[in-house]
Amino acid sequence: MLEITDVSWAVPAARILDHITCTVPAGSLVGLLGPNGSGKTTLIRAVAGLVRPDTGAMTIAGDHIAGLRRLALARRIALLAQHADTDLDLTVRDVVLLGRIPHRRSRWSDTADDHTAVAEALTRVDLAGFADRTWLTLSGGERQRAQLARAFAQEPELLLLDEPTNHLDIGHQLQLLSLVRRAKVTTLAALHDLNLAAMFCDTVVVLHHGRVVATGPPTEVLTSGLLAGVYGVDAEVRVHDGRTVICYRPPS
Ligand SMILES: Nc1ncnc2c1ncn2[C@@H]1O[C@H](COP(=O)(O)OP(=O)(O)OP(=O)(O)O)[C@@H](O)[C@H]1O
Repeated sequence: MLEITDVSWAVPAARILDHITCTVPAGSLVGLLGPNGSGKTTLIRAVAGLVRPDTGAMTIAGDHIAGLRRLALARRIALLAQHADTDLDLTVRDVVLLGRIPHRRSRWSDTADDHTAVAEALTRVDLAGFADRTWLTLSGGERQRAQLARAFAQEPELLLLDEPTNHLDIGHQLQLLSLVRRAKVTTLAALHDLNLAAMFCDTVVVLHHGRVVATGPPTEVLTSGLLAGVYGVDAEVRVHDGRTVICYRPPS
């Protein structure tokens, strides 16, 4: 379980995270929502230990993230960043193997277990035949799925996904989020597509100007009033087969 309690972070010009409190229960998928610039990436980077909050606490299974060493963090938390990419001439296998580094006894040699974990992770994301492909020859969507395989190969306790459906066609968006859901790893995912969030997330946390403005199950949180107030959009929200479906209206 991830617990974020009263976390704030400011730069000289602005407060970016403003007293954030929320929880990601063990095994659940929590969607982090909010318009551009609302603080989603910053919060995810703070949980990953890349931004140090000015105040507040973040714990994973009761352990303070700020007190964990980098290797311990890497063993427990996997981050799929928004612009995870490389210009290096690596193979897909090399990239996915990076996820195994925190678990190795020797930093320099891969084991048979590492290669099994890589093969399994690539199969899970539908890239079984891609291990020997050069990274630079992959499409944007294939890179995104390979990065998810790297995160799965890391066997984390907590998965942090920053807009994981970027570059993916609708089939692969649905496939990726259903994979994440079925993995039952505790996951915090920043998402822009509210219909996908409603379809896959157990709960959602909505940020606006660095503050949590709503939290709860998508059916309760994603109302037309919230969409108007937070995103400034006009939308009809229906419940179909027990799930929230949002139909946007064009701006007048
Ligand atoms: N190091 C920094 N210095 C100054 N401003 C920053 C810094 N980091 C983030 N910000 C600002 O904080 C705000 C929140 O940024 P963040 O990337 O967390 O938003 P976001 O919700 O992920 O947005 P998007 O949906 O566009 O990816 C933005 O206005 C951004 O410009």
